[in-house]
This record gives sequence, C-alpha cells and structure tokens, in this order.
Amino acid sequence: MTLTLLNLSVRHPGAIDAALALRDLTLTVDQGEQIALIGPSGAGKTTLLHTLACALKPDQGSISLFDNDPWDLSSAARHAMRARLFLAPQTPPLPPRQRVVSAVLAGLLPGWGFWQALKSLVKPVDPVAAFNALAKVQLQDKLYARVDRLSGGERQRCGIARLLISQADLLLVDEPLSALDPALALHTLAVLQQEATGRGATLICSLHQVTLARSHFPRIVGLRDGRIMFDAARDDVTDAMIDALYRNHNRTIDDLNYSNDTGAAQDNEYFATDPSDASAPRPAPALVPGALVPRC
Ligand SMILES: Nc1ncnc2c1ncn2[C@@H]1O[C@H](COP(=O)(O)OP(=O)(O)OP(=O)(O)O)[C@@H](O)[C@H]1O
Repeated sequence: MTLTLLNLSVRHPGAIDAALALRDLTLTVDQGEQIALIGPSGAGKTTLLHTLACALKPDQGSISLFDNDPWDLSSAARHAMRARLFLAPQTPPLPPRQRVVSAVLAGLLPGWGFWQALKSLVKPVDPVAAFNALAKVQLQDKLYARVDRLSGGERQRCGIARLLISQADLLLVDEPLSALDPALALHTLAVLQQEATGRGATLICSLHQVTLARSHFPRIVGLRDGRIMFDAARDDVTDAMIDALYRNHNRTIDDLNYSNDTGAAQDNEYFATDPSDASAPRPAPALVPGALVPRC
C-alpha cells in the first residue's frame, strides 16, 4: 500500500477564517496505481498533493505513507521518507541564475550528502543523466541554459526532467501540462506515465484537461470544495459526474444573493452555512444581477 488517508482534513496556516482546504478525505492508493485528480479551481488538488508530500500537516484524521504516519516520525525519519516521493509543482521553484543542468540534477539531492550537493553546484556531477532526462521531454538543447531564460513551458518540462531523474516511487505532479501546447502535453503525459510504469511508481497527477484524464488514467478522483465527490475507475466516470463536478462553479451575484433568501438558500447546494467552509459565499456589498463572480 502506498498511501492511506482516513477522514483527513487540512487547513492552510493563515487561511481566512481558518477555512478547511480539505475535508474528511478517505482514500487508499496501492503502489503502482496511476490516478488523475480533477476538479474546479480551488477544489483542493494542490493542497492534497502538498499534504501527500508532507509539506502540510493534517488538521484532523490520519495519513499513512509507505505504512508509516509521517507526522509520528522524527523529522530526520520524515526527511528520509520524503526521499521516496517527489512533488513536481505546477511552477517549479528554480533559482533564477541556475543552469538547467543543475536544476535537473537537484532531483538527485535526496540521495546526496551535503558535500556532493555543493560539489554539483560548482560542477554538475552527472550532466549525461541530466541530458537524457531532458531529452525525454525534448529539452536537451537547453542543458546549459539559465533557468530564468526559459519559457513557461520549458520551465515546466525542466521540472518534469527533475522528476524523471529522481529515484522516487511516489510521484506527485501538479498540473504538469498547463503551459504546454497540445502535442507536447500528450508527449509529456506519455513520458510521465511510462516512467511511473517502468519503475513501478505510484503516479498522482492533477489535471485541468478532463478529456486527457479520462483517456489516460485508469482511476479518477474528483475533488470539489475540499471533498472527494467521486473516486472511480475511468469507465465508471460519466459525463453527468463531470458536469456535476464543475457545475455552477462560476456563481452569479444572484446565487450569492441567496444569503438574503433563506428558502432559496436551502435549495442551493453551494450555499454553505458552516463558517469554516471555504466555499461559503461572503455577503456582497454591491449586487449587480446576473454578473459573473469568480469563485475565490
Ligand atoms: N497558501 C494558502 N493559504 C491559504 N489558503 C490557501 C492557500 N493555498 C490554497 N488555499 C486555499 O485552499 C483551497 C484549495 O486550494 P488549492 O490550491 O489546493 O486548489 P486547486 O484545486 O489546486 O486549485 P487550482 O486548480 O486553481 O490550482 C482554496 O480555497 C484556496 O483558496
């Protein structure tokens, strides 16, 4: 078993009203599974990936990774556990003046000692490995380019190359295709999935491309407002489930105006009365009927 979440709730430190970003999540993932995380903006996909990467501590419930609760371990043991997983953020945090080769080789850092890491910064220890990882995402020409001179899509592929070079067997990937053109997106997704299959790693990947999620991943988890709305095999996911997942995500001022209409409020599934609910509409000072309100 790679991971188990049981009634897990998470809030971001400093969140307004201490709102929960994940609520009562229960999820079990076996080693080697490939899962697409989908859901509207703000659903909690990134928060879930960060929680799985032990970057956020659960508020309630429990998490087990590789048969251990990381938060019961000493920080040294938790650090060692982190070497078994790799989180590829949507925008990889790349130091501005760093060369691509060093940025990619940073994927090996968890297995290196301090001096080896320092040495590699001065002179990359294994440029061939970095080149090969970059070649898989068609970025080998940028081996010695500075990361601050890369395009958004190139930075994203640099982050994927870093994942490819890592030794992790839990791969957590946050919207890896958001800055890629359609052909590169398909290619990069194939590379990610082949890599995970090849090393028997678990792959959990958040995606806004629902069509790609449904065509490429055997299991799909739909998140909305911090909750799991469905967790199903690809073939069991229907268009109606997708519609419900994304329905009414851009609410109108009229929807928010329900706060003045208790009868209508009860009919509106998106009207939350729990003050800790991140999705709860806030009173709007000036109402313009019919105007679209971004969900945030
Ligand atoms: N650093 C933070 N501090 C406080 N609240 C946060 C923070 N990051 C995210 N949130 C809140 O947590 C909730 C979930 O956000 P999250 O980024 O996980 O959603 P998401 O599904 O990844 O969205 P997107 O698709 O837009 O990337 C949102 O309500 C968001 O406003």
